Amino acid sequence: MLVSTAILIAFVIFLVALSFKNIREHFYSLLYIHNLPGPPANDILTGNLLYLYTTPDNVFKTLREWSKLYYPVYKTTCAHLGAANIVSPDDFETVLSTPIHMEKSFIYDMLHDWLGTGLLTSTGLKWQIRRKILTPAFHFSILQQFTAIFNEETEKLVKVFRQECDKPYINVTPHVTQFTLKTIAETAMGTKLQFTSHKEISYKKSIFEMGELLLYRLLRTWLIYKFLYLFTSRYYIERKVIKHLHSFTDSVIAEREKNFKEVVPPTENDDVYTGKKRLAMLDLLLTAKHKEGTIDDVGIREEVDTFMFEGHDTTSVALSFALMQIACHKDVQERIVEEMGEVLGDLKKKPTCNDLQEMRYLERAIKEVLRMYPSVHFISRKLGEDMVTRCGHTISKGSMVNLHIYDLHHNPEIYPDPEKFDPDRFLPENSQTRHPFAYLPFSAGARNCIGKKFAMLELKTAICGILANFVLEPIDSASTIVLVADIVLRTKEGIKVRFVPRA
Ligand code: HEM
Repeated sequence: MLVSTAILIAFVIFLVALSFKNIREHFYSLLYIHNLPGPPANDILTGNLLYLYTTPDNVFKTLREWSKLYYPVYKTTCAHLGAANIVSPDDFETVLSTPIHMEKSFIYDMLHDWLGTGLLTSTGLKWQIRRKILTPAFHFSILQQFTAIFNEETEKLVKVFRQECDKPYINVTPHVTQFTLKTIAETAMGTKLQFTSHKEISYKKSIFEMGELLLYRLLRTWLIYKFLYLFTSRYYIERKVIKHLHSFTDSVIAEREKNFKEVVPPTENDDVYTGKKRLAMLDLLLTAKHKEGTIDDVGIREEVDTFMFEGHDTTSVALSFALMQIACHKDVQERIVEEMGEVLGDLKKKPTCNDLQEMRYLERAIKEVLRMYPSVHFISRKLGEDMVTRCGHTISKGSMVNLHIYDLHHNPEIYPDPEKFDPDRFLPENSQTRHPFAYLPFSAGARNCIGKKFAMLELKTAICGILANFVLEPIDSASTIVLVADIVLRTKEGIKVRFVPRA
C-alpha cells in the first residue's frame, strides 16, 4: 500500500514538473515572440491573425506584404499561440543546418489522421529508420527504371493534349495532376492507375477532397486543434475520406504482399538495378518488414500515403507553372528544344535518365520556375533550442518558426529583378557566390526533400515529351494568374496554355 502510494505521488510530481516545464517553455516562447516586429494585434484574443481571415489569394498577398514590411522576421499571434516568421537566408541557415531543429511544428499535426507519423511528419529515431529504408528508392539505378514509367505516362499525357489542342487553350492543371498522380502510384506502390474502376475513381476523388479539407483547416488556425475540429461537420467528412484512402492503400499493399519477393536494395556501386520486375518503393518497405522487422503494416501504410501526398501535388503545380513560363518565353522554349535536338538527335526519341541529366539548360529553366513558384512555399519547425536571428532577436526553444521559401526566392538583394524569368541566374558563374541557403525549393539539411531527383527527372521527361509534340503559346502569364495560399502554391483558376502541334 505504502509503496503504491509513493509511486502514485512520484508520478503526480513528475506530471506536474513536466507540465510546469512545458508551461514555462510556452510562456517564454510567447514572451519572445511578442517582442518581434509585426502587424499590430487587433485584440488580446485574436492577436494579428484576423488580418489573415480572408480569401486565400488575399492571405497570400498579405503574407508577402508583411515579409517586405517587417523583413527579416515578424510575428503572427492568436490567443495563447504565436509563431516567428523568417525570410532571410542567414536565419534559414540557422534553422535548417542543424538536426537540433528538425522537429516539425504543430501545423503538421493535421496530417496525422491520414499520414500517421511517416517520413514527412515523424521525428527522432523513427524518422531516421524510415529515411534509411527509403533512401535506396531514389538511387540512380532505380531512378533509371522510374524514367521508363515517366516516359510511358508522358506519352498518355501528350495524347490527352493532342485530343484537345484544337481548342483556343487548355487548362493544364487537371491533366498534369492526373499525370503526376499516376506516376507516383506506379513508382511508390507498383500500381497502374487507369481511373476506370469505381475504386480508383473514388481514390482520386478522395485525394483531392483531402487537399481541400486540409486547406480549410489551415486557413482556420484554431481548427488545427483536434478538440475544436471535432465539433465541425468537416471532421466527420474527413474521417470518411480518410477511410476511403486507407482502404485503397491497404488493398494495394495486401495485393503486392501476396506476390512479394524480397528485394536487394541497390548500393552506391550499382550502375543498374538488376531486379527482374520493376521495383516500387513499397517493395523496399515490405523487405524491411519481412527481413529486418524495422517496420510494421501501419508503418508501411504511413509511408505509402506520405509518398502519394508529397509526390504528386508538388510536382503537378511545378509542371503547370513550367508550361506557362515556357509558353511565355519563346527564346527559352527554343533553347530547350535546341538542347533536346543536341542530346537526343531525334526529338521524338524517349529520353533516358542519362539524356535528361545532360540537359543542363532545361535544368536551369526548371530551377528558375521553382525559384519563382516554389511548390512548397513555406515550411514550419519547432525550435529544439533558443535561436538568435541575424538581426539579434531571440526566439526561444519550443517556438514555432515558419520559413517562407517564397519570400526568400523573391528577395531583390539576392535575385535582382525577382519577377523576371531568367534561367541564366543558375549558370555556375552567376550562382556560385550566392548564399548557400538562398535557393531552397526542396528545403535543406537532414530533412530535405527525399524526392528531389525524382521530381527533376519527372519534370524534365514531361517537358521533353510535350515540347517534342507541341509548340506552346501563352494564354496565362505571371501577370494574369492569381496565386493563393494553400498547402502547395496554386493559382486561383488553374493555368491556361495554347498547344500548337509541332510540324
Ligand atoms: C517539385 C517537386 C517537389 C518539391 C518542390 C518538394 C519540396 C519539398 C520540401 C520543401 C520538403 C521539406 C518539407 C518540410 O520540411 O516540411 C519536402 C519533403 C519531402 N518530400 Fe518533397 N518535393 C517535391 C517532390 C517530391 C516527390 C516527387 C516526392 C516523392 C517521390 C517527395 C517526397 C518528400 C518526402 C517524403 C518529404 C519528407 C522528407 C523528410 O522529412 O525526410 N517530394 N519536399
